Amino acid sequence: MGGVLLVAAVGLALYTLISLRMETMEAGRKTAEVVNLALSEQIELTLEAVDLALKGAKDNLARQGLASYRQDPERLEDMLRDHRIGVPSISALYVTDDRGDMQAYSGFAQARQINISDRDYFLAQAMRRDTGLYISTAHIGRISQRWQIALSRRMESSNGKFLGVVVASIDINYFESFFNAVLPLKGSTAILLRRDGHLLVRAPRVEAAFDRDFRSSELFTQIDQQEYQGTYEATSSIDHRQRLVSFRAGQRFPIISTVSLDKHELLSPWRLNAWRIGLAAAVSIGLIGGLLSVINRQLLQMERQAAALAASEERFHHLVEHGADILLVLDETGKIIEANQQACIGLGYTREALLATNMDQIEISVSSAAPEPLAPEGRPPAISTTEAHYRRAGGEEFPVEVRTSTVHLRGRPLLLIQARDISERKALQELLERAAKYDNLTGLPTRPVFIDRAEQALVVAGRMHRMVGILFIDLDRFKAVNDQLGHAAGDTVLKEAAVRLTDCLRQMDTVCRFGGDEFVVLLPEVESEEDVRIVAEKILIAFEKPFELGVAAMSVTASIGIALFPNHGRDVEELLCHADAAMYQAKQAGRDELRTYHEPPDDVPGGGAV
Ligand SMILES: Nc1nc2c(ncn2[C@@H]2O[C@H](COP(=O)(O)OP(=O)(O)OP(=O)(O)O)[C@@H](O)[C@H]2O)c(=O)[nH]1
Repeated sequence: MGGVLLVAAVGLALYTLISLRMETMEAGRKTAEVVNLALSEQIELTLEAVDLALKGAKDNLARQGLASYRQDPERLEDMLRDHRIGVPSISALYVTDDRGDMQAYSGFAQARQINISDRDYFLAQAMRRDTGLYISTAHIGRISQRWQIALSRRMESSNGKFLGVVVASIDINYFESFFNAVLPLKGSTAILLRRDGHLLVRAPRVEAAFDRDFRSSELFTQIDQQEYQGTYEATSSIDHRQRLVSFRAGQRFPIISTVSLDKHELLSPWRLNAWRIGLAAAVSIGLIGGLLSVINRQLLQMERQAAALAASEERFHHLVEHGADILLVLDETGKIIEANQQACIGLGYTREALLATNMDQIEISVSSAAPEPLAPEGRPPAISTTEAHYRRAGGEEFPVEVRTSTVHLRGRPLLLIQARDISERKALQELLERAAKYDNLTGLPTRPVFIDRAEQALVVAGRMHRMVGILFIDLDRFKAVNDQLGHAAGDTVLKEAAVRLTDCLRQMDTVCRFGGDEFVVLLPEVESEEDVRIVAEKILIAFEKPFELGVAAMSVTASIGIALFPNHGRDVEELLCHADAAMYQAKQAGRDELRTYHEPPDDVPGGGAV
């Protein structure tokens, strides 16, 4: 694409340059031809005028006879002057006898001493009767000492005897002045040749070229081919410059005229235009090149961005597809429109089946706040985290932690759900909660459970005007079991103690292990202190039986302190404290005893027991 544009720009510039050059050369050719036409016409008119003057003088001499003028040369000169008048091109008109001696010279008497028998124009007329008008080669006049050409006609007697010549000289300056006036361009030349190839006039003048023979030049090759007129390009043999030459053969005289335009000068405006066009083309090509380079860079950048995007999409797809979480995309109606591999595995569906399923078939409960409705476009996605239960294709339920956010895809609001199976986390959580609530060794509830249940029991009892009994139980000399039979035997005693305590209680009662060998019993809804004491006594009896500890059996009794709501305290902590104090009294009484807390008299610090 870029290459084509560049080639087109270069091609257009070259085509324009070539066309302009051809047009310039054609215009030059026409100019040279028109100028040459005017030039040759003027030359022939000049030669005709000169020939008329020659003929007039010759006729006069034929009528009067040259001999009649011999007596009076001045009259002859006057006659010649008369014929010269009105022909400005003639610089001199003169007559010779048959030996070439000057008989009369228009306007210059001293010229009578001169002999011209050696001149070509004299010899041509003397030698041949049929010469007619003869145009001489260029020569320097013996009187004028200037370059000139001579036109001559023969005089003869009635029987054909040569009597002399009548001659008209034309100063070459005369031709040069009007040649120079019509030359259209600097460096142009105009030439007048004789038909036999001798140079007569050249503007601008090059004297060395006068009388040179041009028969072997390109001009004569062209004349031989085109005969009368034409145009060609050649290098000048005189100044070696390239020229466009228009030539024209005379119609009434044996002459050839040429007008030659200097190609360098002719093409000068074209060269200027060529520079401008070349510069414009270079700028255009530069701009196109620059533009293409910018486009190319942008294309490369886009390619790189597309590759980076594709790589990022691939990574994202991999993460989504092979992530550990279930990913679902829902439309406004809750229909699943996209799902990852983990969603299919975790929910037990094929992808096709999942994409034909609505979310309410999957989600069976939401344990915390439901996600907001789809957020409108332009607002940041509202992300909410909830816990819920999902149902697998086989009907099995499992807990999940769900992160929900809204996304907009081409203006359409969609719900993105990321769900994580938290079955294991839940199981562990339950385990920990249970560990906190239940004693690991005996399986009895722990202190927090006791506090919780006792508070509830106090509330109910307060409302019903009933009593609640609390027994604080501590095994007697339990340390001795550990010391004598080992820690495992101690554990066995503790477990067996838990069983015996439980067996002494109602369904609604609670026995807890507070730690070590301490147990606390909650007796809600009791009618009287007596009911509580009965339970306590029942416990003491239950501990009378020795504990079977493998190789040995060992008797471990218990000491019990009793506190009653509302008599011995209004809250759980106070009641526990008082039950503990009563149990301490039982220990003090020798162990294997029970004591009920009683308010100490005002002057006695601490609590007492009965
Ligand atoms: N085997 C076993 N021993 C425990 C456990 N927790 C506490 N103990 C022991 O139980 C004993 C409790 O002793 P104390 O209540 O201080 O004293 P005691 O020997 O019972 O004497 P009195 O309470 O004064 O009758 C300590 O030696 C503890 O190391 C347990 O889980 N298993």
